[in-house]
Amino acid sequence: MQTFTDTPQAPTTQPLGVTPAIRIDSLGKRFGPTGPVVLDNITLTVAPGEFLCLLGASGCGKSTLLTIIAGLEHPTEGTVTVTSGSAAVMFQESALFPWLTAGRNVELALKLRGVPRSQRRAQALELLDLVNLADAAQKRPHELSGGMRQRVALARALAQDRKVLLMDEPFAALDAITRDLLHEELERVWRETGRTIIFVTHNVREAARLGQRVVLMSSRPGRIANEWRIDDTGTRRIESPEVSRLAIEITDQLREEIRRNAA
Ligand SMILES: Nc1ncnc2c1ncn2[C@@H]1O[C@H](COP(=O)(O)OP(=O)(O)OP(=O)(O)O)[C@@H](O)[C@H]1O
Repeated sequence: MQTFTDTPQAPTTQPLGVTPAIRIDSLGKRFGPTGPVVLDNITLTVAPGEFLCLLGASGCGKSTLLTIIAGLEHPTEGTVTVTSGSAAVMFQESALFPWLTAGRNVELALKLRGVPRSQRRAQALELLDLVNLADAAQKRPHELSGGMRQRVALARALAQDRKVLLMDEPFAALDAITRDLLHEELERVWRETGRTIIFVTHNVREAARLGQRVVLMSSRPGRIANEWRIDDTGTRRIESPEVSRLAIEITDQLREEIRRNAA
């Protein structure tokens, strides 16, 4: 049985003595000197091994925040620290090299990390096995389904061997059943590898299904509006009463945010 804790406007605190995996302090972002403020005063800490879902309406700044954490954009104000150095990123599109097999796509990430050639093949197979795709190592991306391509993309992200994995709507283009399966895969991989994950989505149920914590952002400017912690980290099905209950609560608040923004 899960319990949900709604902590409105809560400062995101860390247990004493634990160094956060990610620390974001008073972060602000605008594009260009005269552009509107996209992100305003975002303060957030993420614990090592935490699975955090970042949720908000389209255009609220979720991807911008993720790209700043990834170091691909700079904040206008405030700071971001990824304690372990840098993070691996996975996007909605798998962005695999079409002329390489699934195995070679993963091997390339290992090569870029400096893994010796003699170890790459075996490590790539291990990673593909982790995402239940060892049988598809010889297939090229066009021979794989969308869900399989995202599994390869996940294996490739894991090949970077970073402690932090940033995921930007990785399953948004998949049908509901495939997405459900990928949720199970991702949860298993997360439990087995202990990665810290920030998972961006505008799908409330997906966030309620996956996250140990769900952080809701407001729009224009993007701020942290609320967060929910899910105490028990046991597996929960997307159609379970617990997920539904939490999703309804979050949706109500998301609607309020959207209405306020439209007013
Ligand atoms: N490179 C850029 N230059 C100028 N404006 C940008 C840039 N990137 C994003 N924006 C603007 O910042 C705002 C937030 O965009 P962002 O893509 O971060 O939102 P989002 O919450 O991820 O949206 P979605 O859920 O639709 O992907 C939008 O108004 C967008 O137009």
